[in-house]
Amino acid sequence: MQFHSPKVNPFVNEPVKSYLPGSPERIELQRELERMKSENIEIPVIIGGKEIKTGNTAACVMPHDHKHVLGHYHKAGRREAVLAIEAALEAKKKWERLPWSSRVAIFLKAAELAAGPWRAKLNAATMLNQSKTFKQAEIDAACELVDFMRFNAHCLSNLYADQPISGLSAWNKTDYRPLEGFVFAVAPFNFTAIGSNLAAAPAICGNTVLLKPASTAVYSAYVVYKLYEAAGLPAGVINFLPGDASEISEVILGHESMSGVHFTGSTKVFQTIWKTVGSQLDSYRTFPRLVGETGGKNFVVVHSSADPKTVAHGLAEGAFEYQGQKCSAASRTYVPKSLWPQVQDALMAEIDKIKIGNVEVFDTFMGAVIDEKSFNNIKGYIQAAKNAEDAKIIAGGGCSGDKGYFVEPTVILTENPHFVTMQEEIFGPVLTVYLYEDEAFEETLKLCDTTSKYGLTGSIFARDPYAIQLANEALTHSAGNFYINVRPTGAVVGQQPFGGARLSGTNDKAGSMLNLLRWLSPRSIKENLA
Ligand SMILES: NC(=O)c1ccc[n+]([C@@H]2O[C@H](COP(=O)([O-])OP(=O)(O)OC[C@H]3O[C@@H](n4cnc5c(N)ncnc54)[C@H](O)[C@@H]3O)[C@@H](O)[C@H]2O)c1
Ligand SMILES: N[C@@H](CCC=O)C(=O)O
Repeated sequence: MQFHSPKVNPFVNEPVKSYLPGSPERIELQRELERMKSENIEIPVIIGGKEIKTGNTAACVMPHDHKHVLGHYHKAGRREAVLAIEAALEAKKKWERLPWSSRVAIFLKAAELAAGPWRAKLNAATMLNQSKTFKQAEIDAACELVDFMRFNAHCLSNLYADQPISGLSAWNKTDYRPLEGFVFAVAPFNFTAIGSNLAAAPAICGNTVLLKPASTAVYSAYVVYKLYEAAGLPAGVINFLPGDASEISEVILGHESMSGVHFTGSTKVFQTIWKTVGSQLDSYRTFPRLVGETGGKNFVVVHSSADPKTVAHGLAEGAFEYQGQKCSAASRTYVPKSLWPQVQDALMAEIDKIKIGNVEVFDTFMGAVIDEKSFNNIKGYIQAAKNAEDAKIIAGGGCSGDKGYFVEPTVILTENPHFVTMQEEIFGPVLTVYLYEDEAFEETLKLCDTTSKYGLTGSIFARDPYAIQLANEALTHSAGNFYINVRPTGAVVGQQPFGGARLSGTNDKAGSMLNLLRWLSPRSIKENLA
């Protein structure tokens, strides 16, 4: 039972390091990049703390140099999924009874390691395996990963301290039980920190977890798993199951003790999981908690009072950082006709400065997209714009997949507000611009609200406070994270709790008290004192 509350330190975000030439962090990171590239490691499945080599392997590669193999991972299949369920249920018996402060201590220790001696390893793995620049890796694999762990500890401490009122003749308590069963965590490729938190958030609450990393990010997910081990996480609390998603999930979702799914990824996959769970609802011991943060078609609405240079900068960063592979990436924008010439000039100047290529070179701004499938998908959208009569490419459009999966920062201008690239998630560096008559601002807000089925992030750029107010109201349900005069990416843990509704997910705000509540099942206890 978890009633009493030792205080966790007030939360402070992990500072982002600068990596200036000659700085100790830069030297250490470069050394780690060289070391990792020179190896070819073998990554096992890990169940109940034991390494399993299934012999069915796949390669971990670098997207910006896809012939370079960083390692091979063993794939879990049905048998390993069954073993992992058994291990998680066994580990749960002791883990859930551990005083919460002891559980929290392990994750606070992991945060200390990640902020210190493991920082270069986490960043280098993320740069190489997911093609992030040092800057994008640092805000993800170092800072956000650390922030998630420390903020969860902070929120959990406040949560446990929240107890009901008691009368003179009765003492009332809330026992914050973990869920009965195990949790299935399914991670996307694009954020090392998200993959970490998908497992860590349920685990810190006393649950045990089966973690399925994305196949294109197994290498860095494995480094995170080793971090937990180094921090002293007991065997079986998090079980590491890279492998074929549908094979593994069929076994896991079909088990009676499956008590929750913690998912981040595409809307389509989450819908499949939800339908599978729904279709076998009678077989579970409890209603499984389904938490899924999914896709987006994030907007930037510009008002005629906006500052064109601020808009252009926001668009360039929002659309092209990490090759547009953030779920929050700006991918459609509505610009008033009067302001477009200035915005366009400033945007083209921003794009001209963008350096694409090897992320190990420190002034590179964009690396490669994650894999061939994604590369071809993005190319398909660019081709659609090239073929269309109501759209044209005004910047970029080039793709080259020989060495790495490189796509130029691409801007499409369309006369059709429902053109396919204004509506569908592309998950690549492609921004579509629609121009509107200045006086049609309110209609444009309506158009923006109704154009996409998603509701993840969005920005309004304006200097007129009434325009901001109009947008704020008209776009209330269009985005779970709404930004004013700044790009719609880059939410910081503890500052802008992240997540969206509509088809962007269940909006349980990753890295927040709201998310932790989903992994707890409170028990109310009344003790008679009379
Ligand atoms: N809203 C958010 O917070 C957020 C954050 C990051 C990424 N995303 C979204 O994630 C997507 C990109 O990531 P991705 O390409 O890794 O997504 P994805 O949906 O292709 O894969 C996500 C995970 O689901 C697994 N998976 C695939 N099929 C499955 C099945 N049938 N059953 C169970 N698991 C299955 C994959 O192996 C992977 O581990 C984008 O749509 C992006 O918007 C959303
Ligand atoms: N939290 C990140 C996006 C995570 C999704 O990929 C941001 O706000 O940019």
